[in-house]
Amino acid sequence: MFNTPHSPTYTYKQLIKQVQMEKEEQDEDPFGLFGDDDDDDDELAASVNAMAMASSLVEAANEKIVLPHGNVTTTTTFAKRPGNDNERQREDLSSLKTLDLAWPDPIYKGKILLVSSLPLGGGRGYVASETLPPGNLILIESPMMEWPEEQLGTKLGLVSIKHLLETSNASQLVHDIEDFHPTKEHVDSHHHIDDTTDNENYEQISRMIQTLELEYSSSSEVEEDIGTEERHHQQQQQQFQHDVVVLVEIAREKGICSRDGSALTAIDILRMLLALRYNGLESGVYRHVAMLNHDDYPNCTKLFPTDGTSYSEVRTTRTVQAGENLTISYLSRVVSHASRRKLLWEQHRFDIGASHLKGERYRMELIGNKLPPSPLDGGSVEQSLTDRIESATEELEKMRTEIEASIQLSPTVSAEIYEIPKAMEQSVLELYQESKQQLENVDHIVLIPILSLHLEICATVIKDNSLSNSMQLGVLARQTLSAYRLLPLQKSLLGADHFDIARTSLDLANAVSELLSRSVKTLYELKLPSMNTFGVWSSFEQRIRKEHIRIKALYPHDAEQHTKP
Ligand SMILES: C[S@@+](CC[C@H](N)C(=O)[O-])C[C@H]1O[C@@H](n2cnc3c(N)ncnc32)[C@H](O)[C@@H]1O
Repeated sequence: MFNTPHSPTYTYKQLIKQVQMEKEEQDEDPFGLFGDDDDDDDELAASVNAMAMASSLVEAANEKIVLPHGNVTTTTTFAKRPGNDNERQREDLSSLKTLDLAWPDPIYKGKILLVSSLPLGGGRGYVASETLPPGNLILIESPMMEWPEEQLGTKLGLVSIKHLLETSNASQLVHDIEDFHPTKEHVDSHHHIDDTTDNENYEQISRMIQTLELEYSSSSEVEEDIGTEERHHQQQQQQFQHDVVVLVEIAREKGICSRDGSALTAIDILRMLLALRYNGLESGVYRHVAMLNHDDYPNCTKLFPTDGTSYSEVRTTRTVQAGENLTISYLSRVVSHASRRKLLWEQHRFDIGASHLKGERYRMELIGNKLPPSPLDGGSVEQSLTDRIESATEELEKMRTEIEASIQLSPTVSAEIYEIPKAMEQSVLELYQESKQQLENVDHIVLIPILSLHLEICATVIKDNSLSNSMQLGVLARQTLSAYRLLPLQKSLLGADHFDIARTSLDLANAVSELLSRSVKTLYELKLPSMNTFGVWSSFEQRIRKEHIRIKALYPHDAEQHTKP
């Protein structure tokens, strides 16, 4: 589950420079999409400038989205499957073996049961002990360990194990981590069993250990006739082996042993590294949260600790039936099925396959009318169309975060700085149009993060006090359109009761309400089907706002009542 943030390739300072170089004069309406008629000439010129600026930004963000050979190579590996999108694997509660790990209780545990007979890696997981409504609080837990400063933003390494061994309750942590997947019991027996065993647990453990070995094992001698890069890699591997020995020594000096009283060995240190890699989250390592399995369409979400709280909450995001496996997404972003499969394999060494893609969610993954091949099925290793769209989106997201942070930090924000989000808004719209066209699928899943990003950028742009009336109307119109397109996609992916739907509904209702009071003509110009009278737009706005209120009420801020001493 451990995910390290990448460092941004382009900083906002480079962007400012680029925008300043390209900016010729003060733009009236940089995008000229929805302005008043009398601004036409200025808008056209400004629009051309902005288009040039946007194009260069897209290029800067990533290489242009071009198909490898002018065409997408596809295979129809999976037939369209019938069935309800929300149909879930439900276990017979009476046949499940419940489990009691000797771990400290979390701060709060809802109507959930830890079971041990699930058909996936490690075999354990939490299931609902009764039907749970969306928004139901199922866990509140503080991390058993937070990441050391040196670990943040870098690949998980032995520095975290050192930190763990130096924590005041290290023995307790080491003992509890023995139960994390891969468990000490499994890893110890892995060394005594035949590698050809067909037990999924052992196979995954073999793959996990092989990955670690590939990363870190080395011959003891640094070879003479090798390149600088290879030599550097070998030196790193030797350093790693040396550090493992140092950690075994630290554990011995501090009297930190395994639960059975035996001294910690090098393989125990490696296993702990695996356990942190496969069970840790960005906000730290949690015991009970680590028992939640992954699903591409999870029924729960973990909320990050917010300012002033040290605990995390896990809540359901839709109705969960008794006996249903409670799941979260191990991935921090919405990505295509091909990327989910690849990332889960790379991070966890398990393959989610494609048999769970059904109905609307299956259609959201199609390019043209075919499911693209996965590298895991022996498909092309070439960077795919969705890879390129996703990395362009990610790059633009990083830029937005940076520019938003710099706007917030700066006490006196000059109007100049808003040229960047303005140009970025155009880039995101271009990315959206181009992606939609090349994917030949207006409902493709990768359009969700692009539209969400567009809404975020609009929220930044609209803060610019120097925007003219027509520019403000333009931003509001484009905000309306993006939220209108985003809502049905999010509903198909997340279900109608997910709190992201509440957020998008609010954005949509607010933008429409503003336009209803300032320029209903702008709403008509969107040319949305049957949306051509004040009355229709007005009742639409009320309906969407009610949706926001309804979903918001499903997620009460009730964690505090369980966390007070
Ligand atoms: C954080 S643990 C989850 C709890 C785990 N099932 C256990 O018994 O300890 C992550 C591991 O669970 C397994 N897992 C989780 N979700 C899975 C899924 N959808 N399919 C297959 N294995 C999964 C994988 O072995 C993964 O490395």
